Amino acid sequence: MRVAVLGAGAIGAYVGAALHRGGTEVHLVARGAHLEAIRSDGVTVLSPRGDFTARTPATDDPAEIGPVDYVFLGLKANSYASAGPLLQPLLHDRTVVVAAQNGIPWWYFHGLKGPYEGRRIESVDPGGSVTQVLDLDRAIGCVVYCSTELEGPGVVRHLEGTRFSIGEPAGGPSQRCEEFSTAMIAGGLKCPVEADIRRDIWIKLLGNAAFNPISALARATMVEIATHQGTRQMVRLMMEESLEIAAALGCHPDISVDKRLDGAERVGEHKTSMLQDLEKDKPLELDVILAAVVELADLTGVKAPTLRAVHAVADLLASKVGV
Ligand SMILES: NC(=O)C1=CN([C@@H]2O[C@H](COP(=O)(O)OP(=O)(O)OC[C@H]3O[C@@H](n4cnc5c(N)ncnc54)[C@H](OP(=O)(O)O)[C@@H]3O)[C@@H](O)[C@H]2O)C=CC1
Ligand SMILES: CC(C)(CO)C(=O)C(=O)O
Repeated sequence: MRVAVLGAGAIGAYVGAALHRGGTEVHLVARGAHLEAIRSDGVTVLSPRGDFTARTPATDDPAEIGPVDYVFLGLKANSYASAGPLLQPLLHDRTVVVAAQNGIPWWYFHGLKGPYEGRRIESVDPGGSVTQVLDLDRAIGCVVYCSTELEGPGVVRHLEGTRFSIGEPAGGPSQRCEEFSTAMIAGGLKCPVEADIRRDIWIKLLGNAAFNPISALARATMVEIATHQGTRQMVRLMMEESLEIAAALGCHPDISVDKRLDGAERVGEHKTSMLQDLEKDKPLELDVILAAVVELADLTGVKAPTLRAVHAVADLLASKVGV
């Protein structure tokens, strides 16, 4: 089994290093000083579970790697539409794509029986530009429950969590999910194959859709948002609205808003990825994390006033960042 990590940043390099440690043949696609550091010293993972270094091959030219069985996509979701030239050399007929993105994926309605089957979500797949690059049949879903940061070139700081839940868009077991899961587990990660990966998508998204934009707007950490009376109430409303939208789409994640809020509070003085991107003047992943949720509210006729209000303000902010 050959794997390429396209976009070996904070999450991608962590996954690549873990797969390598577990004995999988893995190639990293990175760039700049980070690539040079990986080439000379490998990827170093600093983790409360134990530090380790993985000397994996790395390049900025996927043609040097050639076709692989799995592409783990570690790019930010905003760059999927332009990733065609990077992805093409890595594909054979049955290459599978596993994307680390938060939020609503481009394949959300693919294989989902019901009134919305096959529908495209404009916020995440504008004009079909993402599905053109990322073929729907290649996708298996992935929800990342861990947190990592690039501490410097070639160095990943693993903060918490090791779970990468995966699953087929159409549900049920599959050989390709089992094979990928086995390789991830061999590398020391958790990788359950879920019968309904959309439940995990919504469980994670309840937090991201609320905390990420508020954190960027208020420049606040998770614990600050969860313990400030006003923002805690906003998060609560946003989570309740998100659950209403999920239910209208036929998805019923088994989680209470209180449990999700308490979990987020325990993360502590952590800056969300959106606040980190804001501070580095990098484009915000607002479309997949919140615009898509608002679009799904439109689709299902859910009012979602708090999600809409926060989205309006965050969208204005996003239009000024990383441009
Ligand atoms: N980090 C985390 O804890 C979590 C992240 N995620 C999701 O994972 C995804 C990735 O996030 P994260 O790892 O934090 O982001 P990073 O920015 O750390 O990783 C993206 C990497 O892709 C690289 N890249 C972009 N374009 C190219 C290119 N053309 N050639 C080679 N490399 C390229 C970037 O390089 P450069 O820096 O030079 O642009 C960067 O190293 C996001 O969708 C995020 O939502 C989900 C859960 C947790
Ligand atoms: C869970 C949380 C909010 C923190 O890692 C996250 O997923 C993010 O920052 O995007």
